[in-house]
Amino acid sequence: MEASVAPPALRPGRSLHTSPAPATRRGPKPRPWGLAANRQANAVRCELPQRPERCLLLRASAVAKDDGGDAAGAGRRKRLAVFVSGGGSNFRAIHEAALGGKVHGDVVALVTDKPGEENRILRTVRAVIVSRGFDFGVTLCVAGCGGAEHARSNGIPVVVFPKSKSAPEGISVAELLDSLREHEVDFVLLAGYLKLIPAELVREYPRSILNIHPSLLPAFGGKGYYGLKVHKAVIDSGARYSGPTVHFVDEHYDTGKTLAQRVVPVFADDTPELLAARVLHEEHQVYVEAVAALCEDRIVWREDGVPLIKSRLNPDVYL
Ligand SMILES: Nc1nc2c(c(=O)[nH]1)N[C@@H](CN(C=O)c1ccc(C(=O)N[C@@H](CCC(=O)O)C(=O)O)cc1)CN2
Ligand SMILES: NCC(=O)N[C@@H]1O[C@H](COP(=O)([O-])[O-])[C@@H](O)[C@H]1O
Repeated sequence: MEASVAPPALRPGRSLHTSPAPATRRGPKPRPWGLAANRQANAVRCELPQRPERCLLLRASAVAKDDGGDAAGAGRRKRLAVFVSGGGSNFRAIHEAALGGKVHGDVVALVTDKPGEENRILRTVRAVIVSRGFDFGVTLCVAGCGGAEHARSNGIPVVVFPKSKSAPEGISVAELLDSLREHEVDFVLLAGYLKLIPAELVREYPRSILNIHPSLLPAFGGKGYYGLKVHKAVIDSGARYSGPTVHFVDEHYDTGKTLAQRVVPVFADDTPELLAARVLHEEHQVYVEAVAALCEDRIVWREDGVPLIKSRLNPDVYL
């Protein structure tokens, strides 16, 4: 469906008043930004007026412990645990970014509530094959493979949490904390994980747990908002834009401080699946950028508690 959309004309005599938004400090001249208003690239473009200069109180993020700094000043490589429940495409994007050097860290553990991709017999057979020095890279996969299978194929330890009827091998909260300590995990990354992270873990990892959510929080977040349900709610609401949010995790679903977002248009004829794919494409990029900043200690906290990403190229620019 073609919808020709012209930028909204201002009624005569009306002018735009922008509220005194939190200014960037010595930051970039606001970039002109625009979004495609329909399937063609007739983007609606507008440029934010230069914001009044304002100094900004910033606090450094939690200083990474005992980091043997390196030439890049990024410190030692950080150790990451990724939590997944499903397909794991965000996990794979982060893992590939770590292997490729875009993320100054290593995925040292995969935590999932749904390990069941390989059944026990197949896992034993596979272990025997590998123990004899052969690993044909063949994955004996019974059910839908996902993040857990990618981890197994790449030698990343898989931890099952929590215990449940479908995952009786799951561990307790205390055992999970022990496992994360044993792996010397610095940061926890939720990537399509569908269980509530317990308060004990949130307390153990202050300002060190990120999540990616497929809507522009605080809209369309909270209990019951996951997967296609989120995109259906966005479409049903008539929202014209959506996009992923990377946020720090607190004790509740999706209420932690927002760190980064991307915006995509919602089209009149969108289905939840079409919108999900458009948002997921942006997730893979914005999450990798946020994790890269986390691992390079480029996150600062504004005096009102909002986290900001310092640009890698220009420390005076915040993303
Ligand atoms: N303490 C926190 N834990 C988790 C957070 C968080 O922000 N704080 N984010 C979620 C991820 N998430 C949205 O980004 C989310 C996941 C799941 C649900 C939800 O309603 N789950 C259902 C159970 C679904 C299932 O088991 O299949 C429920 O709790 O009833 C909402 C939001 C990860 N954890
Ligand atoms: N509220 C949580 C939630 O809905 N998370 C969403 O689950 C998908 C997981 O995809 P993936 O397993 O391919 O990364 C992603 O779209 C992520 O934003």
